[in-house]
Amino acid sequence: MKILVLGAGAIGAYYGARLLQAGASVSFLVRSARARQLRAHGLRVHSELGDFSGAVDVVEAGDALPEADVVLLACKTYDLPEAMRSIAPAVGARTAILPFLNGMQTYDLLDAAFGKASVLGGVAYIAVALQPDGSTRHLGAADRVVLGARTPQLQLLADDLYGLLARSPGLRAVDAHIAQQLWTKWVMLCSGAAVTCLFRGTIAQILATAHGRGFVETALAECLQVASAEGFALAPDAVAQIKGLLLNPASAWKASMARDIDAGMARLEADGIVGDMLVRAARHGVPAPTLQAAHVHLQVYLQQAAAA
Ligand SMILES: NC(=O)C1=CN([C@@H]2O[C@H](COP(=O)(O)OP(=O)(O)OC[C@H]3O[C@@H](n4cnc5c(N)ncnc54)[C@H](OP(=O)(O)O)[C@@H]3O)[C@@H](O)[C@H]2O)C=CC1
Ligand SMILES: CC(C)(CO)C(=O)C(=O)O
Repeated sequence: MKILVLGAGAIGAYYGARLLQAGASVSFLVRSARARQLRAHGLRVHSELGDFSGAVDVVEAGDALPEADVVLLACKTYDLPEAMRSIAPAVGARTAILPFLNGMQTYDLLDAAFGKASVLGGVAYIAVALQPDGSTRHLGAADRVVLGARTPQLQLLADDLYGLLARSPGLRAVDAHIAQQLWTKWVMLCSGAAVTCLFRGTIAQILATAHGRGFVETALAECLQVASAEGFALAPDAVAQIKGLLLNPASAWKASMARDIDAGMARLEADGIVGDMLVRAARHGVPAPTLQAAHVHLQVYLQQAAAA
């Protein structure tokens, strides 16, 4: 299977490496600074589930791109418009795009540009981070991918891709109700990102405060109401799983956006992860004061980062 991975950051490098190890023909479509780094040092991934180190095929926007079977999208939500322009030459009539980006806005944009019949659904439950030396580090050992066809036309390809990914370590699944999976992850991530970014701490630190638990519960309740209003009410077992993560007083977890704040990043997925949930809340008249507070906090952080 010919796979083009857009972006060789944390997610792109990790899953690109896993797909190479599984036997796929993988090229990385990257911007020029990353291209130079990859050509000089190769792709390096450090993980408890197995390392990868080696030369990889690197292409840049504007190069002649052969048509891919699958384009794995692994940029941040704020880079999606440029990324869509860059992948367009590699997207043919039989190409499927698999986004691992968080949030549902991605799907609205991709469907509008390429058609829903070209866009698979995918969620990655993993914590990976790009290191200052250009390598990618897997934090912990959790790695679960769920993918699925959002239209019947992509079912065979989804099954083939699952078969390939299943040769890599980690939990892999193909799900007939992938839209529900996308919403479930977004609810978990949006509520978790809202509180871990707003309070700049881990779940354990937040829950150890006088009012922390109430804020986590409220953020989750707001996201759950939006998901229901959008027609994707979460099943009780899915809600229980999310509570198991977000209300675990021993959890050292924080969202990747909170890790981006810790790293002093000047850009954040504030709008893609929290802002878009608020757009949908407003559309349905769902009150969401905790998410609003988190979004204000993120926007002030971004103003300060831009001014620094
Ligand atoms: N990190 C994690 O643990 C998880 C992240 N996610 C989600 O996955 C997505 C990707 O996150 P993550 O990998 O952490 O982000 P990173 O910032 O580590 O990587 C994104 C990469 O995309 C590249 N990129 C952006 N635009 C383009 C473009 N037009 N052409 C080529 N390359 C481009 C960037 O390259 P450049 O260096 O040129 O800027 C960067 O290397 C996000 O939506 C995130 O929420 C999901 C699950 C877990
Ligand atoms: C899977 C999860 C929740 C891992 O932390 C994530 O997607 C993120 O933090 O962005």
